[in-house]
Amino acid sequence: MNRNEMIESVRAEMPERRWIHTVGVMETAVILAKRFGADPETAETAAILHDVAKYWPTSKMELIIRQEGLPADLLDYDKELWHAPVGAFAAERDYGVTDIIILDAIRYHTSGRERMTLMDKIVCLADYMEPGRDFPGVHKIRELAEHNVDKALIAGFDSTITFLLERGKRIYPLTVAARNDLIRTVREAEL
Ligand SMILES: Nc1ncnc2c1ncn2[C@@H]1O[C@H](COP(=O)(O)OP(=O)(O)O)[C@@H](O)[C@H]1O
Repeated sequence: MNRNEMIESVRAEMPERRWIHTVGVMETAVILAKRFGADPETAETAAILHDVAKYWPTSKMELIIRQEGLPADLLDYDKELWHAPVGAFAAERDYGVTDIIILDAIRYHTSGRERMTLMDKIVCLADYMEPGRDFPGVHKIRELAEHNVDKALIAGFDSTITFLLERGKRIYPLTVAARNDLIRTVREAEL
């Protein structure tokens, strides 16, 4: 499938406002890839596909998580988390993506993980800071992203964790692990 076919197909999976968000993530991911030394085309492909499953019915996502052996602990947490691993599954099955760098960047774009690849970081960060985003702390994330992908991503995870804490919601542990790991990386870089 070529780039335009992929774009049209993904666009048909979501309402217009989510497509506008996706275009913002595509453009931001390309900028970040050029800034931090990743492949811009790979970043763009992951960004096009990152929310492909966002509007799939809950029952369809649950079935895929169970049948395809995706992490079952996800089912205990906010459904917002499910579209990321299900999206990676869809990218492979429906769009023929085989590049693990792309698949993992889609898979972990919401939760993060320990030892995130540069592409994981770029797609996750682009999702936080694309131009259409407006939430407390987004300016700080954009400022940090001018120079440091890790510090910017920590600020992104801080905003999600704060949001969840304020609402008394459960926190999927992979995000805490991702944040801890990034803090260690930043500290080691500054030694
Ligand atoms: N670690 C986590 N634990 C529980 N819920 C989470 C976690 N990380 C993200 N979420 C949920 O997912 C939402 C954001 O998911 P995201 O893929 O960024 O969607 P959107 O693009 O709509 O913001 C958060 O608002 C929160 O409800």
